[in-house]
Amino acid sequence: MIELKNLTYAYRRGLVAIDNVTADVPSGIHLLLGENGAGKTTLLRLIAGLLIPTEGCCMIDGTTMTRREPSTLKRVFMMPDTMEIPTKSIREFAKIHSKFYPRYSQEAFEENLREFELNGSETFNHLSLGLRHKTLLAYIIALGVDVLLLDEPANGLDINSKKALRHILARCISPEQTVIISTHTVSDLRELYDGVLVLSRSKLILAKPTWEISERISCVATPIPPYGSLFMEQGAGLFHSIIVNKSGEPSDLNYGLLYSALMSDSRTKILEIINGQTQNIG
Ligand SMILES: Nc1ncnc2c1ncn2[C@@H]1O[C@H](COP(=O)(O)OP(=O)(O)OP(=O)(O)O)[C@@H](O)[C@H]1O
Repeated sequence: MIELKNLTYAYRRGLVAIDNVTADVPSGIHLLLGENGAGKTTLLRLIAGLLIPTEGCCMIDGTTMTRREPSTLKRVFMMPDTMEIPTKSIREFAKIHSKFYPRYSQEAFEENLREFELNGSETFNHLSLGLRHKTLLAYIIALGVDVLLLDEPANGLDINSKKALRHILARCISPEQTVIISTHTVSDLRELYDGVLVLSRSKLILAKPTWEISERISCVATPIPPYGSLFMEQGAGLFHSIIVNKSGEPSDLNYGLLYSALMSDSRTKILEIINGQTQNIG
């Protein structure tokens, strides 16, 4: 469990990148959304203990990350959007680096490489951006850390590799692990998300399990605008709308539509419904 308490970070005076964020992030795979510059990477770096909060704190299972204790740091790994390794190949890197991670699985690493159609002995620096990215993902996901933070993991991956990444995450991530995936391409891993975090202009505006959101709102695509639509977009001859979910059953979430709605004038109304503050609208 990640606990964020009044977490604030300013790169310099006047530029608050994370503003008073308080939330509990339980185990599971969470989608982190936000506009460019919203503070997503900064938040991940604070959780990883790579930045020291200006105010507030981030705790992992009750231990603050600010102290940067080795016992806590080895339970967390953040994969940034680009990363260098000091060895020739990922296999050589894994031999040295994995020693610090008690739950690292060589078997999972081998299986991940197979799934990405890599052998791991390639000269890392000679690989294309997408191949380098896949090589790192194959290794990092096998680390078995309690908290795994992925910044745009599908960046540069071709269509089949995105499918492979989905399989790898579904196979490797255990229910006890917490994974936060920051991405602008919401559809790639949509079946995997247990929770959604949305940052906007350095503030956390939403942090909820997907089942709770989908019990309160429904995302529908219809040939004519539905009655009581809270937010609507047109595309491919259909009206894509968010309506109140009155069925009591969880619905399929369209994360792209939800994000657009939260960035629009409908934000307050939709957040009130998701947070259970408004009844019987529409
Ligand atoms: N090293 C830095 N020094 C100064 N300001 C920074 C630094 N890194 C980020 N910022 C600023 O902090 C804010 C949040 O940046 P951050 O990279 O966390 O956003 P983001 O949501 O990850 O954006 P993107 O989606 O574009 O990757 C932005 O205004 C950015 O310009």
